[in-house]
Amino acid sequence: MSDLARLLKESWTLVEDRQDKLAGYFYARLFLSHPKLRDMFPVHMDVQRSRLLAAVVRAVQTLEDPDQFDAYLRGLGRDHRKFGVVKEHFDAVGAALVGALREFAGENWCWEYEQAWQDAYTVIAGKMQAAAETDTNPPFWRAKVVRHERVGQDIAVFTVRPEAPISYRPGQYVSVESGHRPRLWRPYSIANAPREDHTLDFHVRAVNSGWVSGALVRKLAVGDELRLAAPMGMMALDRRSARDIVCVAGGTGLAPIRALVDELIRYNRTRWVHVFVGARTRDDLYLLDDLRLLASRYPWLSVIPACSDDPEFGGETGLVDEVVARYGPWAEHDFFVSGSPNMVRSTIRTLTELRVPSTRIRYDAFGDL
Ligand SMILES: NC(=O)C1=CN([C@@H]2O[C@H](COP(=O)(O)OP(=O)(O)OC[C@H]3O[C@@H](n4cnc5c(N)ncnc54)[C@H](O)[C@@H]3O)[C@@H](O)[C@H]2O)C=CC1
Repeated sequence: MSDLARLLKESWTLVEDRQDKLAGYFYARLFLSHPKLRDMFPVHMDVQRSRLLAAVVRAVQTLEDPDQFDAYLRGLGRDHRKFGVVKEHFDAVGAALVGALREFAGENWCWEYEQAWQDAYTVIAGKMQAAAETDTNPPFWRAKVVRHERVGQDIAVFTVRPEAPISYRPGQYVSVESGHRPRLWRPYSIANAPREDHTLDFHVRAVNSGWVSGALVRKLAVGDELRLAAPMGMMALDRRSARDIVCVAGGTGLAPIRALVDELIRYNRTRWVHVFVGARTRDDLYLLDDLRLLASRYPWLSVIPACSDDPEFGGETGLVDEVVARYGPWAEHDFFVSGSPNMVRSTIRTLTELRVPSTRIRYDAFGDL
């Protein structure tokens, strides 16, 4: 491990269990020094807090993998153009972040930690700004809802048509904002490979605490407008790999997996593709007929549904990672994992136990792992 990575990780452990308070302090400091920045953030800051820290932790975690670190920050930089972020804002965030870390680490903070965070932040901000400056796309796209379907009690599948084509790779996600919940941007995976009419599908479940998801499922209607920011994420297929593929989806984590299957349909002839779809009950297996139809058409595709909270289900039962472990062996496969942070974490743990090398597991967690 490099010295920088060691210092960052070491100092992070001093504040790790008080992340929420640290984030609160960070924003208070930021808005006090730059009151105009407050307007860029939602009125209620609860979710935003954990998002900032998740991004910082993710950046620090990928530091040792230059390609991932670079790709992650370039995506984040392009995504942040939706806020109209300029250099002065980056400087203000850096000062507030290091100040908050110093405050929370207390007497254990030392100048090496201070220097390490300043150096790391300079690199992070530099990469994000460079990506933003060279991006020739609009900062965000307006998109019209052209189809909206409730496919379960609290799940919706909808399609939007952006005002101009959005270039992305299947497996990627975008931040979405709806007029029903202004200024609250949330990440959702695109659920299809690029089409000639440029339309994009999304799968959303309304969760109790999810304001945006609730609105996208219950209020959004055909004709409404959404705003979409630049595509991000690293769950892309490696076309050079000849290995067979295993996709593991939990709930609406099926969205990016469906996009990968869509892409595979266009060129795959030689790789076996196993899709495990985990849902709580059979009613939550919302795209099963569509997937089964594809499996009957393409001999290389197999679909294994599994219910975790439905003992009467005729197929596999249990958490989706447990079901994956019943099949195999998997040590020679490429994996794509998508679902809640807990699901992703458990699945990575299970795959590690099954001796799948970490370099063959791709995932994009929408939260802190
Ligand atoms: N790119 C990505 O990673 C994407 C992630 N998501 C995320 O996926 C999640 C989907 O949520 P829901 O539909 O409510 O799913 P859910 O909570 O209903 O879970 C569905 C299935 O996932 C598995 N699962 C859940 N928790 C698990 C755990 N701790 N260990 C092992 N397996 C577990 C189980 O098989 C369960 O039946 C959301 O958090 C959403 O943000 C959604 C789209 C894309």
